[in-house]
Amino acid sequence: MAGLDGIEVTGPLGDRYEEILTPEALGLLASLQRELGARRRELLGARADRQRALSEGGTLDFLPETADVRADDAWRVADPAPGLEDRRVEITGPTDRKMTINALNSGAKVWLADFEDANTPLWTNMIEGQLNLRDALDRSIDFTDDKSGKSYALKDDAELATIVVRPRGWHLDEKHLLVDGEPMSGSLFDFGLYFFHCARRQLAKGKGPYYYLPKMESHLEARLWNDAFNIAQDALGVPRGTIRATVLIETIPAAFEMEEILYELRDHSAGLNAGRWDYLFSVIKKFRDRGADFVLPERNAITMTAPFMRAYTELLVRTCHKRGAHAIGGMAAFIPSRRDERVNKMALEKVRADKARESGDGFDGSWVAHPDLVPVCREVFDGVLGDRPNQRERLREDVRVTAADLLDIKATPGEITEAGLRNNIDVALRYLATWLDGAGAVAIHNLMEDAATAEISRSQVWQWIRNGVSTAEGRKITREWVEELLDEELAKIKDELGQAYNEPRYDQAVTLFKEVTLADEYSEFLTIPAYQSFP
Ligand SMILES: CC(=O)SCCNC(=O)CCNC(=O)[C@H](O)C(C)(C)COP(=O)(O)OP(=O)(O)OC[C@H]1O[C@@H](n2cnc3c(N)ncnc32)[C@H](O)[C@@H]1OP(=O)(O)O
Ligand SMILES: O=CC(=O)O
Ligand SMILES: [Mg+2]
Repeated sequence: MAGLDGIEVTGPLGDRYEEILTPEALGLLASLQRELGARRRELLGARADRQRALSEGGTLDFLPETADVRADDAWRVADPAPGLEDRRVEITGPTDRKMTINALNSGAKVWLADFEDANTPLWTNMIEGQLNLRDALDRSIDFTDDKSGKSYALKDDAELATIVVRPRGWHLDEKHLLVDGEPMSGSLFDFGLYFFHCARRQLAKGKGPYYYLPKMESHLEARLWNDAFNIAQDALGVPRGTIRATVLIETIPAAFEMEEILYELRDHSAGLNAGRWDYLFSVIKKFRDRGADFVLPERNAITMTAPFMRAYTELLVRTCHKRGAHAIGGMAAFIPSRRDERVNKMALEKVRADKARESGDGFDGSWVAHPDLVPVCREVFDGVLGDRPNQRERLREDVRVTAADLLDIKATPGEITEAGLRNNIDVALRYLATWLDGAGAVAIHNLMEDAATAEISRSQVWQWIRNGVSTAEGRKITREWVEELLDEELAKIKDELGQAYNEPRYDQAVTLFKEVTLADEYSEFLTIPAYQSFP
């Protein structure tokens, strides 16, 4: 598509795409990219520098240069914006048409509309997701499922969840929009399009343009977001401070900069969220070649009560409440089933226990992955909050967390078994095949799998090979053994799926698995090579 000067849309134009890719919207995207693109590249370079230092034996600590921000007791974040005072239950999920309606109708207070962990960033998903959000705000999003014949429509506005959009992280490009010949930042693309089309629509409904910001690694990355907000607000004549953003603390470097991240975004801040799955991924990634002290047990053995996870979540609540910000809990991966009562009962019990821990620790609300989990999360938080919209007044001054606590990986109970290794291979393969098919979230063995959980699976295998780890049964994990297990697990999947086995997809998934798990060089994100495999 011919564009404005220096702007070129290279993705195909489907039905109604021109309603999203208007010249004015593209103009805003180009300004964001031109003003912030170089700094984004520098900050990604700073991530690589920090990684090098860690790989060479360095460590993480609270920053001396920002000690004054932490010591200054005077500052607070902005008061909660309309629709974000009470966040006791938040549902997350992709932005396809049916799930958009189901999530908005789910009874949750907030819907995290996901362009990130639960989404494959196919061009069609990105543009149609934006259309669905806009149509939802215009109440023109009715949908009929061709297969089941079931029709979907929104409930009354007062009953709908508040929309909070999660754009892609700073590491991802949107290759279908070139600005001055370069692919633009995926983060700025998702943020800018939603802001352009929906900020005023949201304000007209008495809410606002709200975001969840993923995978940040430093307060300087938060400053970049804050600058993006100011550029966009100024461009549309929306007052500064209208946007609100909740930052996911889901990388271990960010855990050392929580207070500074809140400070950078203070006029736009809506708090912090404990993104546990990417946090685990980050711990593995950052210390991947540092030997036994940094090797975690197999994925399913790690719980939120591991000392380093408790240190991080408790520090998050304390930090937020000290600054008047919401602290939002994370995702228990257990998925309910409408077909299997035993699975359903177990999921409800596990989620209830998870939410009980979070609400008891002082979190103001939490995430669920499925509409059937909304009531249980609400019930647990109702029990603690009662009529209060949140518990920000609970300061948790009893919490004392040191750098050593955040880094105490080796105290995590649990082991690494052959079954755990096989599970990582199986889950990574199934997830990659699903992702390549265009769906970024899927239930596998009754657990929710998305980009974050799949990153853990493949990174553990990489780390175990690199560090010559042995299983509890006494066998050393080598590349050759993983290759054997890969063949065996693939054969089992093929048997199980029968006619439904999609040979080309699984062939692609195997190639990708080898690239992100068996290569000497570690891929920073599996989604980067996976995205390259799309036209
Ligand atoms: C690490 C993190 O970042 S966590 C956050 C990112 N991950 C997510 O957001 C995952 C969100 N969850 C999901 O995508 C889904 O629940 C899955 C893929 C795990 C399971 O989905 P399904 O296999 O369709 O579940 P199931 O068949 O039980 O769904 C029942 C109904 O609930 C709907 N539903 C399930 N999950 C959601 C959701 N998160 N949002 C809206 N609707 C949903 C389904 O669309 C289906 O609707 P229907 O009865 O009208 O057809
Ligand atoms: O985004 C959430 C996470 O746990 O990762
Ligand atoms: Mg995440």
